[in-house]
Amino acid sequence: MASAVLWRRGAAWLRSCRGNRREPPGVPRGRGCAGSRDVVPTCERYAVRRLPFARLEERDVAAFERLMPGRVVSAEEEVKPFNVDWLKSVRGCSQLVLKPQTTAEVSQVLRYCYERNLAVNPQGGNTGLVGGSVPVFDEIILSTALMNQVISFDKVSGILVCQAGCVLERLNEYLEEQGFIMPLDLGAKGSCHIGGNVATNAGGLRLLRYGSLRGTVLGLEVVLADGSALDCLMSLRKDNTGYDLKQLFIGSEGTLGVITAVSILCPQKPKAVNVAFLGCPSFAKVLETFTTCRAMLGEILSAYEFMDEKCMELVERHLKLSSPVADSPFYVLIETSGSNSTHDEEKLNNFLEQAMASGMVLWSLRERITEALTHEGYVYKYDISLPVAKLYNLVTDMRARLGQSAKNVVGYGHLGDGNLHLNITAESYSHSLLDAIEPFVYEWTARCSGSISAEHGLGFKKKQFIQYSKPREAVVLMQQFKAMLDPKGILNPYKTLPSAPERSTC
Ligand SMILES: O=C(O)CC[C@@H](O)C(=O)O
Ligand SMILES: [Zn+2]
Repeated sequence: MASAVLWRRGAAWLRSCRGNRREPPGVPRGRGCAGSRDVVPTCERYAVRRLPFARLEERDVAAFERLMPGRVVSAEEEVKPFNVDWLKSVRGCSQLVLKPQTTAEVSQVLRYCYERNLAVNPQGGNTGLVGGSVPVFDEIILSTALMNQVISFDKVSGILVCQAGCVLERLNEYLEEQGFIMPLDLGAKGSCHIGGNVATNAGGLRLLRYGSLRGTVLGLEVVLADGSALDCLMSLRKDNTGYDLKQLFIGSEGTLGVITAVSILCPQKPKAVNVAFLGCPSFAKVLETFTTCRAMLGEILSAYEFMDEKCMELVERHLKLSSPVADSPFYVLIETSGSNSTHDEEKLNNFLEQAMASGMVLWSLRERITEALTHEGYVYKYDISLPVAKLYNLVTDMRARLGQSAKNVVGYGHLGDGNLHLNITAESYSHSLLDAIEPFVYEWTARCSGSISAEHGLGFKKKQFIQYSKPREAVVLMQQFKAMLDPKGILNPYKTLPSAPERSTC
């Protein structure tokens, strides 16, 4: 028997569900690295050779202290959390964190590092999932934590200009007071910085409705490796004067420049937001429901997310969130955002009636799956774009391939965007399990003309596999851009672009 319930945004259950992954109790994202001693250093786990950058000296620390007194962190205990990613899967050994407040300070730091040939790891909220936000060796960490000022907001155009270190959720709160919202929403919103979002071209939960950052970001201010500042902080919807340089930095993961400020187009806050959780007896029904949903909800559909029963089981076990519905092989979350609550609810109710009549509806939840999975041990994460019809086949094929060698193989994600999150858990990291997963997962994806990174980027963990999604010529051109903008390669080294396989010299 089927049932259906609608939640308005702001209902207690929904708030608690949305509020928690960003700062799960005891596991603040990107901070509070209590277990960091257990994290194997990246250079030990993976075959990677330190590039010939200069090593930090006392005179460097003194120079930085002169540049930004009191905002140079060198005490080992204080630096430690910045060296480890949120997943506790990679660890660098930086000895220094710098916290500039202004673009001029970022310029001065980079000019100094460039001259001294010191490598730099730009870091926002440290919520990345591919090892892109923490050092691999001893790179100096350039944190945007104190670059957290809103520069301007134009209520007529909806254009926000702010520093790169503004936390996404704070920006959203600021905008909501003025009747607007940020065009992106992520589980990590409580910690992630807008500069980091842009640097990774984060997708998230609103992409279906408001599009990607490649469309909503109107301008950027970026400091290049040699310290020169590039002011492309336009606040125009249309600007066809030459190449669109900001696009180079969107998704470049801090390898081409440090984003210091962002100009972004923000939509009006929708007057009516409704959320429904449905259950489906098969993946074919998830797809069928999506088609029905799009046809019936049209412009008010703002999210269509799915998760499999294994995800639900883990969310229930680890987060003690109980499913309000009977067990089902798949669950779907639908969000509508519109301007007329009566009209939107009527539309959603009509859709649910039809969906229930065909036996598709149950209820469930979605947003804290990532957090639940971390309780299982080590998580191998894959973030894949695929034609939706084939999307879940990768999960079933992987399950069959790994058998008992994995604890769980789960599939969930942004079905509305054709984006699967395939996560595989095990008690701990093992090379042999990784070898069973990779390159199989990438070959599978390439055969379907998919992308091996839909929204998380390549970071440290996936950079060697870029060729599964990009032709050789494209990778070579990317390497040429990198060499032109950062000839010494000091910005976020060991990330995004492939290097030849090397022996560890950790
Ligand atoms: O943890 C993951 O693999 C996905 C994280 C995030 O992109 C999500 O959609 O929840
Ligand atoms: Zn996602």
